[in-house]
Amino acid sequence: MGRSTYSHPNALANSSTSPGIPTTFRDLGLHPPIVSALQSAFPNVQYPTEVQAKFIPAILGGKDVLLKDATGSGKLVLRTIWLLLRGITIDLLDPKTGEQRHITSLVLVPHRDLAYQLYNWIERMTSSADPLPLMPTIAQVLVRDGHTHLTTGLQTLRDTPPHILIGTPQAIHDIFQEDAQALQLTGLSTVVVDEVDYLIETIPKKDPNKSFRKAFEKASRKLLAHPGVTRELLDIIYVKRKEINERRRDEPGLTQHRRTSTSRVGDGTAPQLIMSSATLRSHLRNYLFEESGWLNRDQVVKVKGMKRAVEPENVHDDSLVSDNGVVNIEGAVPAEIRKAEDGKADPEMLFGPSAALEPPEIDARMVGKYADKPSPFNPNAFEAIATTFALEVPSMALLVLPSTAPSQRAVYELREMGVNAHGLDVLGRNKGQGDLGVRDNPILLVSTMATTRGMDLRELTHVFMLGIPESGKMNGRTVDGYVHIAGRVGRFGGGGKVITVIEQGEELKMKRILETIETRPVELELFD
Ligand SMILES: Nc1ncnc2c1ncn2[C@@H]1O[C@H](COP(=O)(O)OP(=O)(O)OP(=O)(O)O)[C@@H](O)[C@H]1O
Repeated sequence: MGRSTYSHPNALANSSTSPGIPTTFRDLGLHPPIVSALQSAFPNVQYPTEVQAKFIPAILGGKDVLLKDATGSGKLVLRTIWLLLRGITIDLLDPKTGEQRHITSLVLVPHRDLAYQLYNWIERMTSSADPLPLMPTIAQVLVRDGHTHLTTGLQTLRDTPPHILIGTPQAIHDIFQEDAQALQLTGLSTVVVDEVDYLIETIPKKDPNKSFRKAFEKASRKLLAHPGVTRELLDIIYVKRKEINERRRDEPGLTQHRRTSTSRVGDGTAPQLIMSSATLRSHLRNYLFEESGWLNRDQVVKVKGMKRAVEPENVHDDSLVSDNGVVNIEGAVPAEIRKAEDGKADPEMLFGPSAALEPPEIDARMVGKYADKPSPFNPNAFEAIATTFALEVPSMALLVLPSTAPSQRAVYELREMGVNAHGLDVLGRNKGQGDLGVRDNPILLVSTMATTRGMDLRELTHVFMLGIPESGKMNGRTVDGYVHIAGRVGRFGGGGKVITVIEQGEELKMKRILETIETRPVELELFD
């Protein structure tokens, strides 16, 4: 593929070694088979972005990495490459006969759909290997998904330990409590914490004036009592590192063992730690560097990309729901309606190679479950979404509901309105073999704010957000939540539209979010 494929502002324009020629993945030290696997799975990924070019040498050098770059800038792709390097090179490219298989990489992700997406990307990258590896030996997923009981996952883990174990912190923690040996934590080479600001909560330490101090102290006490499972897991895995870091506080001259990229906990060091997100607030960074004790302070690299988390190409259209209907938010500026690029959804690009999708229907189960029960959703909001979807979406859109909203119920109601709606989870759970259909009919995927972070849905042109993320008091988490959900479009230099449907009374919050990310609301012509 030629150089004209560079559309992303973050893609490398010049190589440090050969001016004018983009740095290649090989130049960065990646094994040629890994590069081939990457490019046959993702033909669009030909050259590394600037951040990818910084990240790869850092991880190859065994450093701990804190990675921050805009949504849709290629962080997950990077981590997948790294996991493959860890898993596949050991197993397929440099086979050591007789070596007992063990888990080398642990990946903590915020929700099951992201776990499955990562798994399917790994599967796609290994699909050109010869001989074809058995996926359970390469990667496994451990999540609570209401379909497979964790005990089944535990048994597979015991019988066939994978190189890469992907899971939600809660599921991994549950397995740890049931059978710590099965996780083989002492043999780990790498720990990846995805969407770290979502998984590890920290509190901003502002100058405590009188009114603020009480709230800060209360939040600190709460966090001390409930640190969260991700912290607990990392405290267990990095117990030795924490001790070293604590000793260093008393003996400032003390240095840690230099880690090579293949060393493990058993060699006297802790596993390499990679943490990433599009939004890393300073209080979290300070916690990670100064307090957590997990990082190798001698060998930690911060890799930072563009400041802007929402691509300027995005159009933000914001509607407001009232009791009588839907109106545009006050202050929205008129805009030419941008016709989204025409194109058909390609479910294979979403989750995996075997996505065969069936048309939807309102099955009897759904009718029996929901028909007589009052809807928890505002009918005006759903009508606004269904109308906009019908008139504007060429191929695929995503509706993101509040974290606790019943997404199946939303699917039922939208289907009743004639919308080709599907739960997002159906793609991940069955590797795309769920009840979706490749069809002329555009698709509306339905998820919740708790299950949307990090998902890469390449065909998406519109994101509908029902309500403001992390509603309650407006703070940094609210803005970050919005950025992550809005960031499902406008990925890697692409365009897209974000339509937020809010209740009366939430206008001020919405305006503050948009001001913070320096975006102006744009009128939706369909509404007054
Ligand atoms: N070097 C590259 N060249 C071209 N496309 C790329 C490159 N790296 C990643 N992409 C594409 O960019 C899209 C977004 O990548 P990815 O999901 O890794 O982003 P992300 O930074 O993890 O996003 P988020 O912060 O939302 O989780 C993917 O569809 C991927 O194929």
